[in-house]
Amino acid sequence: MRIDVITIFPDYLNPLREALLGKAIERDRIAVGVHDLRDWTHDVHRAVDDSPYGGGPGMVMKPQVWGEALDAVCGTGEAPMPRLVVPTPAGRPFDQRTAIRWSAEPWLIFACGRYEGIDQRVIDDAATRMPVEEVSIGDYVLVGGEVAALVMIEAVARLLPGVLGNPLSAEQDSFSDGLLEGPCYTRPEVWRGHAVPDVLRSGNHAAIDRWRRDQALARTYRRRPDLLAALPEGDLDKADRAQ
Ligand SMILES: COc1cccc(COC(=O)c2cn[nH]c2)c1
Repeated sequence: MRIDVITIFPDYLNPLREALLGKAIERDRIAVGVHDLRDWTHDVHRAVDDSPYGGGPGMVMKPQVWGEALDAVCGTGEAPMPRLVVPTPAGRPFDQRTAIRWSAEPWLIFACGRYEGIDQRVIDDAATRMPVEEVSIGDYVLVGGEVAALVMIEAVARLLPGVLGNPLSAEQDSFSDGLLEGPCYTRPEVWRGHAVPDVLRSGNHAAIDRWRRDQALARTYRRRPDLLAALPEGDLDKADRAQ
């Protein structure tokens, strides 16, 4: 997979070079390009923003600069087709399904906006040449899209073959069955007077699987009842309903 990020703060993306992702990049599982939006300005102040039409607070990112940056990064439309992702509070919610869908993409480009946002015509114009998704990582406002891009890139990259140590855990992680992960334990058996639940040391794997499912259901019911409501009918087997 190729990932490009366009931003006015390229150093914000340095964490991509660390640890897990750093290894994946070294092994050429992922090619990451980070581009400074200001490289496509032509004025002495290297301006990327201007006042909003219609008035109101803050500034809007200029279309010309973004247009030239995207033209340069996307190239002349040669294969493969990139998918443009714009992190924004006004976007569709990003979730594990989105991460899984994007992990099959050959090329993702993240446009990191700041200020009040990017002139809408940049998105509308790009959408005439490639798929564009305006995506939110949560209902709060950040200063810029860079941190959101890091979140989404990590969620996608960990699904790629050879990026994670243990490929199995990507399948079994939270949300893979639509529920929250239950509690987990490791040694010692008793720590500060807190013992590990006996079932987990019983060696009875049917009982362990049942206990884990019960814990996941209970936690999901308490913390995210919306996820329960979203489960396909058949997913809750009759043993679950006995809860
Ligand atoms: C593109 O326009 C804007 C405008 C304002 C902030 C941002 C950065 O993204 C977020 O704040 C965000 C993303 N998901 N949840 C919050 C982008």
